Amino acid sequence: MVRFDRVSKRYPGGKEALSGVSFELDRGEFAFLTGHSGAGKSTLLKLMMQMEHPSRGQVFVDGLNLGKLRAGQVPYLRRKIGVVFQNHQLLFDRSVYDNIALPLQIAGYTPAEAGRRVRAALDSVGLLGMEKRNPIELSGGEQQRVGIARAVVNKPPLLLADEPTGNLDPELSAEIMNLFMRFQQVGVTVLIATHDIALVERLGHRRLILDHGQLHEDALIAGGQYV
Ligand SMILES: Nc1ncnc2c1ncn2[C@@H]1O[C@H](COP(=O)(O)OP(=O)(O)OP(=O)(O)O)[C@@H](O)[C@H]1O
Repeated sequence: MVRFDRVSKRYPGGKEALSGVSFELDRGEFAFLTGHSGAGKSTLLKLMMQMEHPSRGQVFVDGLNLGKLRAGQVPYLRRKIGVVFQNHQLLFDRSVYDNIALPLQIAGYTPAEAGRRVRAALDSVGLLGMEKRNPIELSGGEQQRVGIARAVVNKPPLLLADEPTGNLDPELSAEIMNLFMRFQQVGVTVLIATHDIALVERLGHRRLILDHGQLHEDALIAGGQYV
């Protein structure tokens, strides 16, 4: 689903944010992306969304070679990817329903089909019945669930998250991570960038570790131990 082939990224005037990074994520795989602040986690996610371009190397998403994508194909790529941010970027002057329906309106769904999909997305994050509420009335954990519902409402095959539990306490963080795992169980490929090493170690799963722009470990959990 995702392949990085010796990818480097240098921002104008800066040092290399990523250096020769190669890895593959299979369809339906779940992985964490960890590393110190400034290690390159957000940069790696942005390259997949074509928000940044590599200085060297190639990135493939769902068979698309992003270096060969025409400008007109970028919306097609973005529809394959659901993104969840730490600060969830919800619009507080709109209802929960409108926040989640936004990507569907942009994609041209009819109101009836959009309504069906919004309710299915809310159901998948345990918030059915909250359509008319304003996000400002919801707790931090509920707001993050709305952010996840918005990311999956288009049924993207790839779900990326950048520090999705950054503002949440350990219990809520574990609940949110469990939600991501449920999407993996229905075939979605999931990659989550996080600082929360304790949670990652508790949950297991494959772990990609960035250190000063280099991928220095790519481990699979086995019997509770990284190998
Ligand atoms: N737009 C930019 N212009 C110049 N340098 C940048 C830009 N974005 C990131 N960088 C630099 O690239 C490096 C990697 O940053 P990145 O945000 O990818 O790291 P990160 O691992 O996500 O960090 P954090 O955990 O703090 O969010 C850092 O040295 C950062 O200062």
